[in-house]
Amino acid sequence: MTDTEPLLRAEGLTKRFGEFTAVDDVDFTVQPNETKALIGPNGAGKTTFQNLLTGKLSATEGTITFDGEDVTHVSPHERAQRGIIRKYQITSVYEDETVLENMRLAFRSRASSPWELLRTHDDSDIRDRIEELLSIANLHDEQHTTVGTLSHGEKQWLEIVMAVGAEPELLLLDEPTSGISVGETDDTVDLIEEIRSKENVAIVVIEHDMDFIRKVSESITVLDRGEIIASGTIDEIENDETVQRIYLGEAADA
Ligand SMILES: Nc1ncnc2c1ncn2[C@@H]1O[C@H](COP(=O)(O)OP(=O)(O)OP(=O)(O)O)[C@@H](O)[C@H]1O
Repeated sequence: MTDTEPLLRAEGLTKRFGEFTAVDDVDFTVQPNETKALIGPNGAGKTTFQNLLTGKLSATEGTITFDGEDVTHVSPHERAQRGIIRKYQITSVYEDETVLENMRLAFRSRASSPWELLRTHDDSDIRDRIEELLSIANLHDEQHTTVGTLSHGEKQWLEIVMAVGAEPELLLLDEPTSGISVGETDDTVDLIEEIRSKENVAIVVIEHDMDFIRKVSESITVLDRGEIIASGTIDEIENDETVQRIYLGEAADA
């Protein structure tokens, strides 16, 4: 990958479900270490687009290039191995296990061989790394707490650092503030800031909360009915007439 080449490039990315086009000819790039937000009304195609990036869904048309290589037909597992890691909107932690055990599981999921898997049990580097990640999520003191007893926000933070533990080059976050309190949202901003400053990672975040986006992302892409209708800084997006019409229209319909 050259200095000018983006980390991720989607070109003409399209997903059809039968006659219905959920993602329509989308061009989208992410630079290394950049944070981008993806917004749009319900049903705009945001989750489908992320599913195309992770490989959970295969593209009907178009290409995805990651780290200079065409990954359009690469399996989801292989894409994760290459560094495209996603944290889902709905938590997927093991509620009956401790925080520490969940972190260990996250590290194991990235292991590419039985030998590496074994190493995750007793490697002191990995233990140190887990401690470091739990500290930035303010969960260090909760290591031996059963995840089921954590607050919703704490579970979200655990999931975010579990995803970071899988060594993403591109971290996809699907509504990290979903269902959490205002105070917890501020802590989520702090966590993402920590990750941005300490980790070598690009982030694409799907979010509805514009205050949150303003704090974490320099660049926004707006999807509507599967198409990109605007992209730019938050000020550009908020002043964009088409975007205003779509969001005001949605509010008026509600
Ligand atoms: N497997 C599927 N089969 C048929 N249609 C689908 C499928 N998955 C998604 N869709 C449709 O594609 C459109 C885009 O859905 P998607 O979930 O990507 O939107 P979204 O922007 O993430 O919405 P939300 O903000 O509500 O999560 C919707 O109309 C949805 O009904």
